[in-house]
Amino acid sequence: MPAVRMLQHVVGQLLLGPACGCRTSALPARSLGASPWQIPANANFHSASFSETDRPRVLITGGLGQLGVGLANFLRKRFGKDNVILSDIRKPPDHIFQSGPCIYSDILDYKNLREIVVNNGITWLFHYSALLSAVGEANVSLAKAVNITDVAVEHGLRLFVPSTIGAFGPTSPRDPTPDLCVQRPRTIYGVSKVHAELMGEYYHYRYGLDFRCLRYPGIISADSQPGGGTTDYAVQIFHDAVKNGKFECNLKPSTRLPMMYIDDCLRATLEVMEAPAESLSMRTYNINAMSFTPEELAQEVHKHIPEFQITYNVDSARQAIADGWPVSLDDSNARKDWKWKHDFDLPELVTTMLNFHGSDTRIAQAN
Ligand SMILES: NC(=O)c1ccc[n+]([C@@H]2O[C@H](COP(=O)([O-])OP(=O)(O)OC[C@H]3O[C@@H](n4cnc5c(N)ncnc54)[C@H](O)[C@@H]3O)[C@@H](O)[C@H]2O)c1
Ligand SMILES: C[C@@H](O)[C@H](N)C(=O)O
Repeated sequence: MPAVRMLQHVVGQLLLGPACGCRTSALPARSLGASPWQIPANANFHSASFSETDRPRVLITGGLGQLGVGLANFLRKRFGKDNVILSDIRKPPDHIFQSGPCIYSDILDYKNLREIVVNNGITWLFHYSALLSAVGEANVSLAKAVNITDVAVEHGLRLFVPSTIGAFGPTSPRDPTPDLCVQRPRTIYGVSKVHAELMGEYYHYRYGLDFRCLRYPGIISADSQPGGGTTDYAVQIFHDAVKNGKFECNLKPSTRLPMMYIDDCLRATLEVMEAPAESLSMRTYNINAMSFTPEELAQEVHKHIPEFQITYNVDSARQAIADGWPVSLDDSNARKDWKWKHDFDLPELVTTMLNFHGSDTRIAQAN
């Protein structure tokens, strides 16, 4: 849709209110304090309980990647299984298909997306579809088109877009990188994320779109595979350490990057979505947990698996990307505005990941 027509359309929709008459979500009160996998079924959340009509109706796009399934499980505990729809262009494995609503949606197909929003009374959209940094560089024309957000304005949705450390570049201050600074990323992934940040903020300030965005560090998860990023080594190392006792790393030993365990990431995402609008002094926040190098991560793994060995075979494309990214993020605004606080540092991360991968036996043998 040409830009001018789109804006006319958007203004029209805003004057009319949500086109579908679907519920705009009531602002829920405060946040969760625990990690998702630690939440018992009868958990007592620190916020007002939701009546069925107050609960947001959630759509997650690009939901079958590293983070989407975990997010859906997390949100389903909070809002009910049927209120959270996972979507992707890939076919879900059976266990995911059985676990709750899961549908096909190509975010490049605007009409299809709009139909899903209208037919399901969607009120919150988590826009997760993307091509990560390394894969995006190999597929620039596709990566450019994947980030679209207009449907959120058209239907009065609360919109979450995950941004990334990749939204910064070599000319940004790197240690720590503040929320507001020069952003000249050198990957198509980063460029598309800066575009999404700016579009979301523009529509927020111009048309009142309830846009919320976090810049995630590299996310480390145990039960899902990363989708082609520069920080993937920090996930793969655990699989290989447990299976083979060794790992070949594609970044230099001294490459320090910001990282976060998935539980912290998902909790932050829900916390910022539930934060009262008046507590948000900005709409795009950095969140930070830990920073480490491959060498430091290997040393920590070594404490659990003494025979573990790491070797290095540097991938120049990934290394160039990593060298232009932040070493750590300044997340003081998130900590101040909506009380963000991470739970996992490097030792807890490594213990949790190795336990998940069933290394108990090896640890016991080593001791
Ligand atoms: N994983 C991380 O470390 C990390 C860090 C920072 C930000 N993020 C952001 O979080 C979000 C989720 O990340 P992830 O690691 O799960 O990504 P991923 O690459 O693992 O998954 C992305 C999903 O998007 C889907 N997709 C691609 N094109 C699509 C299209 N046209 N329509 C619908 N779906 C499409 C893919 O099939 C895939 O399942 C992304 O936006 C990513 O940029 C992730
Ligand atoms: C950092 C992040 O956005 C992603 N994991 C990548 O490496 O591309």
